[in-house]
Amino acid sequence: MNIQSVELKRLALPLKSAFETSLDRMTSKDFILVSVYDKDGLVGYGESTALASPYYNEETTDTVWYMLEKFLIPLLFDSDIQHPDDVLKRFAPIRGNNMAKATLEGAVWDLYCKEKGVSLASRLGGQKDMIDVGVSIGIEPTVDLLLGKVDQYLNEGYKKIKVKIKPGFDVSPIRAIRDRFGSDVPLMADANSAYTLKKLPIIKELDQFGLMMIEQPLAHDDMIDHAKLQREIQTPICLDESIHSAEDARKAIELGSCQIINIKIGRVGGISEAKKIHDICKKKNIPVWCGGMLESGVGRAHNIALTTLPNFTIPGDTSASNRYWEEDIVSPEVTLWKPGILKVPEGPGIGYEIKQDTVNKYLTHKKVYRNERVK
Ligand SMILES: O=C(O)CCC(=O)C1=CC=C[C@@H](O)[C@@H]1C(=O)O
Ligand SMILES: [Mg+2]
Repeated sequence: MNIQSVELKRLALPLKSAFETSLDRMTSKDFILVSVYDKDGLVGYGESTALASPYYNEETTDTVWYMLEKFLIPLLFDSDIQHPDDVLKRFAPIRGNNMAKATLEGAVWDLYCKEKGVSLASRLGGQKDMIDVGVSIGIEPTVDLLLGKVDQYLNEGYKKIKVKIKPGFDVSPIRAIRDRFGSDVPLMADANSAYTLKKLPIIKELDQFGLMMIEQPLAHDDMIDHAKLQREIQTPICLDESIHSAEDARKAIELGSCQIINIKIGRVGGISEAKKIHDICKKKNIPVWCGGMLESGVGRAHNIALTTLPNFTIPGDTSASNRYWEEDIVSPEVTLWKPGILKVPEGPGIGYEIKQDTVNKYLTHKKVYRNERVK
């Protein structure tokens, strides 16, 4: 692949309604749309998933832009890329900064598949032409408002309802959902590391509600205490923030820290690493699902393609565009093909076009980087 130029466009996409977790409250998504061009004019797209503030992990949109400009784009320009798997190998000497790496690597995967004329899903070895999806609901001001959201999304057929919890907003909302909608609703809770083992009694109270899983209850960089906690509760623990690589996944499984893993392409540094984690979990009979970072349709498209791999057996957080956006930047928008089901696009690469007028409407900054090596 002769990559001729890379364009960074920073956008501020307004959310339809605020999204609150134990970490932060967001009203718009600040992200970078990366376009990677080859010398024949084909373009691959990637999207940064870091938040504007370093509360989910240590990265932010600003650090991603800096790493792309200062280190990752120059490394990409260094020599031709034979296969997208080469990108993370080339970035390996750089410590951390997984979301920055994944932003560029995702665009290279899209460009590579467009050059080959194949869909990203098929090139990854995906075996599904449709995927079951769930929805993530932020912390609502009241339990009643939360119940209203759960009702709305159940009516749309979402196959998994994820609610955010934090100390003081945990047992009561979960009990209220169970009381209102019954024990059959596929329900999970995401704590975003808001608890410690000192809160074991509360977590044990949650154990009575038959949750599908409890996601990242303890520290963002822990595996040991999660293993201790898993021995105390029936509810499967799902790790999100603790897993940054295939090696982390291997260690967490070996320690018994989790029974499920939430794979996020940005958090683990790219699609190639996400696929490795999928494969390790498949071998160890640990089911995985695809988490979200409130992506626009570009990041959503990468998540859809990844979710077609066989061990993604639990519905992920890749809901339709209209869950977050009045208008998305892709065409067609990501819509439910059937209740709780997304169709996997068959077109080359990510299978969605970019609506440049919408991109320009929410554009806050842009810059083009040319590869002097490729004329
Ligand atoms: O993209 C989605 O719909 C899922 C969003 C979501 O649940 C999260 C996004 C970012 C950080 C967290 O708050 C949370 C998560 O941990 O999965
Ligand atoms: Mg999470």
